[in-house]
Amino acid sequence: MAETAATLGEIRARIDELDGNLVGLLARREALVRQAAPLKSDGQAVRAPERVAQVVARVRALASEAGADPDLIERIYRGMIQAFIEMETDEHHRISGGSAPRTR
Ligand SMILES: C=C(O[C@@H]1C=C(C(=O)O)C=C[C@H]1O)C(=O)O
Repeated sequence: MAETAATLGEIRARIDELDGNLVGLLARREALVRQAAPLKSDGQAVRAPERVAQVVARVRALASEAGADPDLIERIYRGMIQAFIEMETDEHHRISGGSAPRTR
């Protein structure tokens, strides 16, 4: 879906509008990832690299359908998932006996 706008102000206003939607969606994603933490046995299960590969492959295909750059979308997703993994790891430690949070 191509977006066109005449001025930088207009472009930024549309970006702000999209960010409003994106943050709402990210909040829902965060809540779901948080719920996954207690269902995992250990750090490897939290990171679940096979699931990450599946998510990345799917969003690359969705990006192509949407006319976006799949490489760009993959980079965005890998960064986002890394942040979610760090949050989920902290959550997992908190739930499973109060051991210290992972160090970055
Ligand atoms: C939410 C999960 O945990 C982690 C976070 C993921 C994500 O943000 O999509 C995917 C896999 C895991 O690295 C999961 O295992 O599904």
